[in-house]
Amino acid sequence: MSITNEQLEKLKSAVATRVPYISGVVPLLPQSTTLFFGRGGTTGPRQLNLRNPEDAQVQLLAKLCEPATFGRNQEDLLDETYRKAGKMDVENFAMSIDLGQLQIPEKIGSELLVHGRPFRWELYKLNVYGPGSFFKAHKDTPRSEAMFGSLVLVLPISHKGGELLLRTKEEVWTYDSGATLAQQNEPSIGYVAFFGDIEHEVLPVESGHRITLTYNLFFAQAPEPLAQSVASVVHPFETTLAGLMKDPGFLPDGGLIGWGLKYEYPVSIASRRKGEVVESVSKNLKGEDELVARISASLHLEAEIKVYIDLKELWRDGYAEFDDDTCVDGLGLLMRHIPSFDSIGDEGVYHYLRSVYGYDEVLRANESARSRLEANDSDDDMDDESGEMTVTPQTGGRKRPEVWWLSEPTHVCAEVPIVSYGNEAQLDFIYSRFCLIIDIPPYATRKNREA
Ligand SMILES: O=C(O)CCC(=O)C(=O)O
Ligand SMILES: [Fe+2]
Repeated sequence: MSITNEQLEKLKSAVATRVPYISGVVPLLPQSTTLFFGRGGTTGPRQLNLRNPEDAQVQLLAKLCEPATFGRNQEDLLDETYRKAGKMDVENFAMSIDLGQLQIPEKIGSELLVHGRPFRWELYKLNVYGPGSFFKAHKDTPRSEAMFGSLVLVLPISHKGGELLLRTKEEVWTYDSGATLAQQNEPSIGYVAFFGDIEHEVLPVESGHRITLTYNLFFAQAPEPLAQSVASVVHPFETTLAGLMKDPGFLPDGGLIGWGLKYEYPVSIASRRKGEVVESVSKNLKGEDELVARISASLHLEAEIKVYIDLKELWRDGYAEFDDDTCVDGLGLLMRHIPSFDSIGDEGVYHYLRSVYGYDEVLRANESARSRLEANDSDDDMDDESGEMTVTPQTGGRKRPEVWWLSEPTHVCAEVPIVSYGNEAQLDFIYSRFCLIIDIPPYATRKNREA
């Protein structure tokens, strides 16, 4: 074995989990006390004094809102069993609010993102969730490849219920704006910023009005390698990985470390349909994904974003025919393109992908799983014998590469989903899953590099 369980565990635990959101509360500044609103046909702008909100004005604002729709593919749907809330577009309201002065961008940059990654925000909508309003589970519709999340400001109008739940397979987080605002001694604004590919929902408001301003968040430019000079403290993952690289007992002949990206990333549907290599993902990584990538770069390791194709999943989706023996858990392919399986014949997934995307493009990962198949090997292994198959630039000349996964790789969906629920109707971008493959050079090379 070229990597011990202990080494792998040490690396895994050094990544440490981060949460996909931040929340807090800031006092309402004197210049932000008034929300102006109005909509075609109404007489002049109305005002809501946020320091001393009058119920009649809150009711009027609620009345002037349009019913909030949500997106299902390109359709804007009004379905009050899915989303019941009022919305006002940006041209119909105004409020002087300086996020910078409230230090909200600073918090997003340092607590949600990794080390002050530059980003920008765009005001998107005002929403009024009155009694009985809610928004069922959805992901925020990506409006570009650089969009990473949403920021919701909750204005100081009292309400109960309307908690925002954020949910992954492992965990649920609750942000209760009503309770938070009720605890403040002065009128305050609650905020929550989260990664938009994390499923979330707004529970029904029990009483009062939950009035929100929603912003879309976008990365502004590509990140720099995470240099020590930028980070105030060296991250444990960097210390651990750097330490292992100096250890002759760690992957002595080199190897591939895999990180199944924790988050999903927007991909343009056009490029997905064309089966293009997705270039944008590496520039827009979030949370732990960004951390692992930036630390690898700072240690001068080559790390590539790839798509993982889990053969068992593909078989389940009906794209491949397998007999029971071939369908081994954990056997997968890695490639840079998001493949299309539309014209797959009966030649087998691996051969099909190589013929369409190129010989060197498709890498068979997790060969240890495969070795269990040795007895049943098909004609694939003829290629192995000649060495032509697995000796590609991507494997650094290694045969039968094995990927040591720090986190489970997630299968890329074989097809563009027919139905996707979001908070906006559009279908230019969809979320996709990827992994990061870090190439660890052999010990001799690592040692020479250091010298
Ligand atoms: O109001 C919130 O907390 C979240 C709203 C939301 O998910 C959306 O508008 O997409
Ligand atoms: Fe949302």
